[in-house]
Amino acid sequence: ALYNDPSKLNSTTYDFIVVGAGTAGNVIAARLTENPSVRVLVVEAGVSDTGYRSQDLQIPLFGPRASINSPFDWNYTTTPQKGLNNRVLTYARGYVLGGSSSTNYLTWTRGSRDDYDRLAKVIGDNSYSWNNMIKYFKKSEQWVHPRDGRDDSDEYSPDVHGTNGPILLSTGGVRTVMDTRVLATTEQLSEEFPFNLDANSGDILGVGWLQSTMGDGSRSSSSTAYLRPALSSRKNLDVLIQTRATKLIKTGTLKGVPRFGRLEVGQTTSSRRFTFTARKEIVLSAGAVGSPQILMLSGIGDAPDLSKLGIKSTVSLPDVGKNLIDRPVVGAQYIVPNDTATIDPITLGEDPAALTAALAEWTTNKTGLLTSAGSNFIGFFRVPDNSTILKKGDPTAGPGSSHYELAWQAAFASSTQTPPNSGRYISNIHVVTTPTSRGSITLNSSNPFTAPIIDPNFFDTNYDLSVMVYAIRSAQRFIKAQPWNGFVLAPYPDFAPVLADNSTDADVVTYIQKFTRTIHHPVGTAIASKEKGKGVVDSNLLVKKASGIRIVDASVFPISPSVHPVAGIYGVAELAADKIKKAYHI
Ligand SMILES: Cc1cc2nc3c(=O)[nH]c(=O)nc-3n(C[C@H](O)[C@H](O)[C@H](O)COP(=O)(O)OP(=O)(O)OC[C@H]3O[C@@H](n4cnc5c(N)ncnc54)[C@H](O)[C@@H]3O)c2cc1C
Repeated sequence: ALYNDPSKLNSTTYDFIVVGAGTAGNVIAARLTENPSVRVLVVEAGVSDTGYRSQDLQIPLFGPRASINSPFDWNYTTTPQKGLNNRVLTYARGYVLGGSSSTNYLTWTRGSRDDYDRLAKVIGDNSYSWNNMIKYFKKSEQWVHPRDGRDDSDEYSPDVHGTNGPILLSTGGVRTVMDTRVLATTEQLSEEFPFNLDANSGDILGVGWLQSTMGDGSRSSSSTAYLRPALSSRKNLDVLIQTRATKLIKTGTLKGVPRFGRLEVGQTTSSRRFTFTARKEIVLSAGAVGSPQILMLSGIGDAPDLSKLGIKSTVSLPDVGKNLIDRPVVGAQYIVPNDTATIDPITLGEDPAALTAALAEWTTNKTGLLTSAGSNFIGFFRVPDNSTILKKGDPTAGPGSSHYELAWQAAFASSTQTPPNSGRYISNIHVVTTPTSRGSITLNSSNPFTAPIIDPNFFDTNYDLSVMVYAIRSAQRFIKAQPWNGFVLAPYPDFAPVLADNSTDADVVTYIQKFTRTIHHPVGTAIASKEKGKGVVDSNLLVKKASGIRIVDASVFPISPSVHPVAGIYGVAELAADKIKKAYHI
């Protein structure tokens, strides 16, 4: 059952306690409770995904309303970013059932064959290789057709997709004015921008139709797909919301290492604390910010750092919170004719009647503009092999992985620029997909209700900045191609100095530093490593030098597949659920 008060639960002992009802946590909870004799408690800091403002979570186009500055977000900020003129960035993380899968922008990209084969090598376990992961990717998803009923047979490749997994997946709910132009550009400039029928085939390079986590016109999250169906049909699952895990409690020693068999929780800084016991394991799925924070609050981390905050070290694992990998993104906007059917009238708030009509259509039929995830095309690319950018080496997993991403949107899309009041626009985003900068999550205080210090350390390396410059130049070649003639009228004024024929790399860098933000992909803060003395978890995702704690979420990825992360996190969570079932014969 679902609870919002820790004193109301009928039991204080479970087989497994999952911390965080987010993307990965809900996979673990749902898979383990398939066995009716296994009792699972999930503890989630955030709120329910039904009720107040829940349409913001359900409507695909409202992704941005669900995240930054919303009641469904932790509303974190970063440290001043020295690579970005010391700007402080908002740092969205889901604070709701489903975690960030309830608030993200729905893009579904698994990664390349090379990405997973390298992951398997670094972790030292072949189960992370592409050939093994493909069954978990398929297990997690179910292809459904776009909401507008069009024939999608030339938009994806059915044989690489699942047909009966929980997460619903489709291409965009409506066509946009950009679609034929994007497709024509892939034909005319096929060398640099080849068409790729399905980037989820393991071959990610080129431009293809964007696949999004939605079905029946609504977002599919780990809550709607995994948790809620389990909650409504199983008696062996309890979910406690609006309650924060404050620390793991050491309950003894097993095989010479400390065992953590109890979890402490609380609802506010000063509220009463409660504890729950896990007979088998505590699974930390609190995400790339939450999981290292809980470990450090429990004395698991870099001992000298923890002692500065008065936290006694229980397990020395200096890599906790280190190795934060996140991706920088910067957009560019272009002015298009005023009679173009972009979604600006809705997203810029210029035409309240258009929004009212779209909402009415969505409410009645779950169709229309609101079933768009914003974009219909995405592309992954490499800088040329002979580029000076790669002179110190290539950080990608291999020739099938990407250095950068471009995606296109039929609207003014930017959270770092002042939006115009009117007009029609298209946007292009540029992302460094294999960044080499590394940041960190550190504790600000021993108070679990104080936000940790988040430093993604964007553009710490010249490589990252050079790839972003290259990505912007590449996108300019795309938009200057013939299919855009007469449609793209001018760059949005902010971007004009970059698009000018005589612009220099310094102009591009100025633009990047002014407008880059995070694309919200943090991973790597509790990495899996096969090496002794390195990393935080082993290949089975069990915390090293301790007993009773496993971590299953974005934080265990030692490197990030060179795409958007959520499909990979679901895949690894499905794999981890099988590993747990096997370990306990359940
Ligand atoms: C705005 C935004 C847009 C994004 N867009 C995309 C996209 O389009 N495609 C894509 O692939 N990826 C996207 N991402 C990234 C992707 O959604 C995340 O990488 C992924 O969902 C993380 O999964 P997770 O299980 O690691 O963590 P989460 O899903 O974030 O789950 C962690 C959960 O733990 C809870 N928690 C944290 N601390 C505690 C605590 N102390 N006690 C109890 N509970 C706790 C949190 O509230 C949360 O529910 C986006 C992310 C955001 C925020």
